[in-house]
Amino acid sequence: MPSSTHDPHALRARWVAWRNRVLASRSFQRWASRTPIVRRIARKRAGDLFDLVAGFAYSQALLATVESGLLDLLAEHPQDLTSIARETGLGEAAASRLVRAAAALDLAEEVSPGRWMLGQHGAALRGNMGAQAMIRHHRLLYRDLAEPLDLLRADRRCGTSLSEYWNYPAQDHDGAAAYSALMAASQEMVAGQIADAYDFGRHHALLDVGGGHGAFIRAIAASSPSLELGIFDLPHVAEGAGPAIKSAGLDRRVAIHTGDFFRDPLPAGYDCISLVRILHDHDDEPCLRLLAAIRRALPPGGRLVVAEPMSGVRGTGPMSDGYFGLYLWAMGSGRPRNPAEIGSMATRAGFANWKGLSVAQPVITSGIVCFT
Ligand SMILES: C[S@@+](CC[C@H](N)C(=O)[O-])C[C@H]1O[C@@H](n2cnc3c(N)ncnc32)[C@H](O)[C@@H]1O
Repeated sequence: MPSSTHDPHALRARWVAWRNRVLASRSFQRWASRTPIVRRIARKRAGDLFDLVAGFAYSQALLATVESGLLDLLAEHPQDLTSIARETGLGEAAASRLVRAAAALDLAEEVSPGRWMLGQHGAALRGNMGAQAMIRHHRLLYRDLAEPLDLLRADRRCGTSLSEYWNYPAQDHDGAAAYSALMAASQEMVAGQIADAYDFGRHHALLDVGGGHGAFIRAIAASSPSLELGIFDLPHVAEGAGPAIKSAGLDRRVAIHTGDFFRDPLPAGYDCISLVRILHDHDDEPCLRLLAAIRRALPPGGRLVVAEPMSGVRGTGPMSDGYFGLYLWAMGSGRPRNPAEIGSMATRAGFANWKGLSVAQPVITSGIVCFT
């Protein structure tokens, strides 16, 4: 069908179709790989494409690097293959294969022939326990994504490894402790980004809804010393928050409330509520109910801060739709939303308006604030 001259997108679509025909042609690819000025671009794009092709193997090499103890072993002193094999429990040939794969991914570096230390990615990863916890946790996602089209075709209510893991209301004490520990391991990065982007000190009291074991509240307590604090979570989760709050010396400052945020009213008395990595777990209808419950709990002038990875934000790269999109699909509910989608759900739920927060590392979290 000829494209309409009134369609403002028709010109772009024609250009994309032409460009893609050129890029797919073997003769263009051969020409580009030999021609001096475009050769570098062609090489970079070919490398990027092959990284996509091989990415699942890179992720498994990463898991083996973390699980084998290589990150600690290579941290301080160069190690030869004999010691790497001994410490990781691998044969020398396998140890060599692993450390070379790690070096190819910048996790390790051969500092002199046959002697290895951490590479730059390896050093950064060693200091990031949250990322290491996620790498281990990805076993479940890897299992669920083994046949990605089967997963996409299946009814989302069918059980998966991830839906079982994140079955919040049905988890027992140990299951809730496991997912709360995983969340807490990565919370420091999230809380740091949000505390830099939003001044909680302007408020009198902050309630973190779905606050788990209180890692976000503990981080905000340090940066806003006069703020009163509260956590709201399911009973079998919130009971695990007490010891961490106590050992941080915050038991007089942090109130722990228990309940189901889809059924029970939220406590009053807080002029700020935070939702950290909550909405993206849920489909639109339950999110609207939760947002309406939060709006009811806030006094005039109160605010809601939403923090989670969001799509369509500059700087998130493929993480949001390429990673969280599939992760949340495998989990059986929720989706990554862009700030405007969350803001518009908040206004439908009764908030007056919203604005985006400027977060330095949006790949970890983005943020919006909603006004009553
Ligand atoms: C993905 S975790 C996020 C935890 C924490 N906000 C963070 O970012 O680390 C979701 C949290 O929401 C809580 N949650 C899930 N469903 C809930 C419900 N119906 N009522 C209350 N809390 C709930 C879970 O127990 C869990 O602590």
